[in-house]
Amino acid sequence: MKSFQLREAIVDLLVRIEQDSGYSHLLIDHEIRTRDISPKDEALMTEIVYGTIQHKLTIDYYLESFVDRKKKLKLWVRMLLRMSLYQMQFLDKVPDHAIIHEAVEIAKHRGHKGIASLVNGVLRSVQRKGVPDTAKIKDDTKRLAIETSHPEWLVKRWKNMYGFQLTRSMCYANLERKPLSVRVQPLKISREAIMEELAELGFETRKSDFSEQGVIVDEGNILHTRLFEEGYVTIQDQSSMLVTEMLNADSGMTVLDACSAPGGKVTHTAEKMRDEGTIVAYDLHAKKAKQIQKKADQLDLTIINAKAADARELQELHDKETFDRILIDAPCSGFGVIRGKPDIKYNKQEEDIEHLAKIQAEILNSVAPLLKKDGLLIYSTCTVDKMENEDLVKRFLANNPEFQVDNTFFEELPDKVQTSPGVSEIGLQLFPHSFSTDGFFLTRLKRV
Ligand SMILES: C[S@@+](CC[C@H](N)C(=O)[O-])C[C@H]1O[C@@H](n2cnc3c(N)ncnc32)[C@H](O)[C@@H]1O
Repeated sequence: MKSFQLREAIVDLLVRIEQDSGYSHLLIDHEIRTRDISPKDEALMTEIVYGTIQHKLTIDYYLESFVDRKKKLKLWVRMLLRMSLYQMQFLDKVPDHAIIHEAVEIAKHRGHKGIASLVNGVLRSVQRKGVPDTAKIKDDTKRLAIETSHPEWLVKRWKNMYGFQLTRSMCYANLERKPLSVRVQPLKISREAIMEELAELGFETRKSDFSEQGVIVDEGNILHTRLFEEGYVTIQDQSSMLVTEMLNADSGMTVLDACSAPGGKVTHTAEKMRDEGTIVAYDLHAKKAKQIQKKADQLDLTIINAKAADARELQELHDKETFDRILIDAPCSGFGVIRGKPDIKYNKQEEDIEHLAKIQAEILNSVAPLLKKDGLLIYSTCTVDKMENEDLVKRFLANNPEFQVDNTFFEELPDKVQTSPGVSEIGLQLFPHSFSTDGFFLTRLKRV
C-alpha cells in the first residue's frame, strides 16, 4: 500500500473510532484483517492510530493555539490534523516536511483547495513556532491531565484516592507500551518448551512471576506463529493469570465463573483443574457465551459449560452453597487497561462508575450465597477505582459477616507484590506502573 493510501486509511479509521467510541481495538483489528496490509504497514498503522488516540487531549491542546476557535472543523479534517501532529511531535520516523506534504495531498483529495490550505497553514505554523509549553500550566492536576492526555476529572479522582505522585506515575505508565504476555496451555506443552521454540523463532521471552504458566514476550508479534494458531499459548495479561492462580481450583471441584466472557480466566481455571471437575461459566450475552465455548474448544478443554444468564439471577438456577470456588470478574470501568484500549479514558464519566459499582454490588450479593462453607470466592476488576474495588468489598463484608478476606491470600502473592503500595487488608490493587501488568484489583473471600 502506498504511504498516501495508508495515511488516508488511518484518517478514515480514526473517524470511525471517534464516532463509534469504546471499540478502538476491535476496529483496528477489523481494518487489518479486511485490508491487504503488509506486516510493516500493519505495525505503522497500529502505531499511528493507537498513538493518536493515546495522546488525543495533548494534541488537541496543541491544536487550540493554531486553529481559530470559531472555525468548526469537519471530523475528518480534525483527525487528519491530529494524526499529522502526532507524527510530528511523538514519532521520528518521517521528517516534518514529508508529513505536511502528505497531509495537504490527503486534504486536496478528500476535500478542496480551501481545506488543503488550512491544513498546510496549521501544520506549517506548528513546524515554525513549535507547540505550546505545557510547563506553563500552573495547576498540577490540569498540567498532568493535558501532558498525559487524561480527562481532568479522572486525574482529580485518582489524586483524591491515591495521592498525586502515584497518580502521576500511573498516568505516564498509561502512555507506554505494555509487553505482551501469554499463557501456556500446560496440558499440551511445558513453559520451557514454549520458550525454547520462541527463542528459535527469534523472540525474546521471560518467565512471568505471576503465574507458572506465564511467558512475557518483549519483542515481536507471535500471533502468526503455530504456537498461537494451534492453541499452545493464548494471550493473557499477567494480572489476569494471577486471578486464577489465587482461585486455587483443583481437579474434581465444582466451580462457578459468573461473568466469564471472553473466557481467559475460565479456560485457565480448567487448565489448573487438569480438565477434571465441573465449571459452569455464565455471561450476560448469548453471543459472548458462545465465544467462551469456542475458546475452550481451541484449547482442547472439555469441562467448561458456558451459558448465557444474568449473574444477578443465578440463585434461580443454582442452590445455595453449591460451589467450591466462585470467580466474579465483574464488568467495570476498565481504567486498568487504558494502555491497550486508550479510548476508555475518554468515554467514561463519573456517573458510569457509580452505575457500575451498583451492578457489581448486586452481582456479588446474589452470587456469594452460592459458595460452599470453607469455599473461596475471588472478586476482581480490571480497573483502578476504590468505589468499584475496596469500598465495595468493605461494604459487602460489613453486611455479610459469614465472609472474610482469606488472609492466606497475601502470603500467596508473588514476593515482589507483597510489599507493593496496592496491598491493603481488603485485597490487592495492581497499578499499571508497578509491575508492567494491567491495572487490576483482586481479593479472595472465604465463607467461614
Ligand atoms: C471483565 S469481563 C470478564 C472477563 C473474563 N472473566 C475473562 O477472563 O475473559 C466482564 C464480563 O461480564 C459480562 N457481564 C456484564 N454484566 C453481566 C451480568 N449482569 N451478568 C453476567 N455477566 C455480565 C460482560 O459481558 C463481560 O463479558
